[in-house]
Amino acid sequence: MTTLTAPLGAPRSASARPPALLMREVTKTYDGAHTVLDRVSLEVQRGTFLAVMGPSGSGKSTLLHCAAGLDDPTSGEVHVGGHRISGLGETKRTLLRRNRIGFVFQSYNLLPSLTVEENLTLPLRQSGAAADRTWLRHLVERVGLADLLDRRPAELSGGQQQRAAIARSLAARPDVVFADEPTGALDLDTAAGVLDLLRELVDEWEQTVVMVTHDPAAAARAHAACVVADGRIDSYLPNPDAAELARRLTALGRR
Ligand SMILES: Nc1ncnc2c1ncn2[C@@H]1O[C@H](COP(=O)(O)OP(=O)(O)OP(=O)(O)O)[C@@H](O)[C@H]1O
Repeated sequence: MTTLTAPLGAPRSASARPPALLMREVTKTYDGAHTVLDRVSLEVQRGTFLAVMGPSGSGKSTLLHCAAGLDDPTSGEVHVGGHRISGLGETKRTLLRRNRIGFVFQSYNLLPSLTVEENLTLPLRQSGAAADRTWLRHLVERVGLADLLDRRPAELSGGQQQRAAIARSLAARPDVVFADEPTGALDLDTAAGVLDLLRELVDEWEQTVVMVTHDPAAAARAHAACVVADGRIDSYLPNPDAAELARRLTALGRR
């Protein structure tokens, strides 16, 4: 099993708690024959920033969808914060997803008619959870949006919109945030700022982020990277280096 332990410097007091994400022998097959994920096992401890890389078509999105309860594996188990999210049926899976998982997408996915503040609290309202005002205030200050809460997404830059999406993903204090190419639509400097923010939120607040990316430089901001190839975890690199990741991806592309 690929195991991520708490990063250097992270408090070990969390070790008694279940991992943020546990995938056990997860297989996803389409049409009964096409195996897209092949017995993937992965354990991500709280307070970890994990990057998922791999060639196009290797199974990264499928892994993310199964891990995040957007799709159900054909076999195997997925647990989020100690709660099984696989094999539950759509209604229970949706509830767990709402309460325990945050999402950040390349295209931000903010609702254009709502203000930043309304966007941030929308998932809480949808799940019926009470808003923790103190936490939300810390969050908007930390992501640099405290003065922009009344604006609509179209009145923000791309980087500000992604910061709003990151704050939204953390509003309910999820067990894990899944980020799908979160910097794909941003210029280099803005992307670096968003990656720094994600890393800092993980390090300072013991959040957990699993990020799919094609960019080795983005993956190098994570505590660890796993490289997916042909539906399996080909390699796992703690403290990943962008040049080494790029070499591995090139080599996989040549196979
Ligand atoms: N709903 C589906 N039905 C059938 N095959 C699918 C389905 N979704 C994905 N696949 C196949 O699964 C394989 C892996 O796809 P996936 O999207 O997980 O790869 P990826 O690594 O995320 O690729 P990319 O980097 O290009 O986004 C591909 O061969 C794809 O065609």
